[in-house]
Amino acid sequence: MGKRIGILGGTFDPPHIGHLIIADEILQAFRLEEVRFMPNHLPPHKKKDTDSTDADRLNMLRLATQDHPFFKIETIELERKGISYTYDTMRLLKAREPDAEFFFIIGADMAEYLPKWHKIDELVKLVQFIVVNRPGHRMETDYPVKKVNIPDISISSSVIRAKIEKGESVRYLLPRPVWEYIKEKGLYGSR
Ligand SMILES: Nc1ncnc2c1ncn2[C@@H]1O[C@H](COP(=O)(O)OP(=O)(O)OP(=O)(O)O)[C@@H](O)[C@H]1O
Ligand SMILES: O=C(O)c1ccc[n+]([C@@H]2O[C@H](COP(=O)([O-])O)[C@@H](O)[C@H]2O)c1
Repeated sequence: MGKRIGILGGTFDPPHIGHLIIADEILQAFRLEEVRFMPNHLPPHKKKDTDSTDADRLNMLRLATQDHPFFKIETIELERKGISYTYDTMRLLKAREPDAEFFFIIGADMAEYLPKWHKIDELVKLVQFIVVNRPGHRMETDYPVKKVNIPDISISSSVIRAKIEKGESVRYLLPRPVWEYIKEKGLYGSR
């Protein structure tokens, strides 16, 4: 039997404790051997309008995941450049690791959007999608996904950026080393 690998794709601008909770819940629920956090280069569906670089997002992800033995980082989309279509990525990962079983983890906001994903009909044959609940979104989709209920997390990267910009506390929304990094680099208007 091949390795059971979870992939949590995202923009991670910045990574927050919601991402860590999701990965940990799914790691256990599906008895995965690892969860790879996979930062995209150019997200297919949203414009990047923040001051962080690819290197910043990768550094923050390293800091966020460093103390969990089964959390890894997949840099394939950063290396490939261009628009990070998940179908293209998963084709490449499957070719590299033909025996592995891939579980692609998404929040309910992304499940609503699945019909618009690039080559979604082929992608659902390559990976098992796992959808987790997210406040304000429905988990309903016609695609063959596994739905998992986790504790509701009302945290998003965009709300964190807005709070930082306004000078409000984000102390418990991010791992401490990520917050230290943001302050040191002056990201998201933190200076
Ligand atoms: N609080 C949350 N609850 C459930 N899923 C989440 C949550 N935060 C992020 N996710 C999921 O994690 C993945 C990566 O998310 P992403 O890096 O875009 O963070 P985000 O908080 O959604 O960012 P933004 O607010 O900028 O859209 C996506 O599949 C997203 O649906
Ligand atoms: O391939 C697509 O068409 C596609 C459309 C929307 C989102 N995705 C991927 O879904 C993951 C979550 O996206 P996001 O924006 O919530 O970070 C991330 O890996 C994106 O690249 C992929």
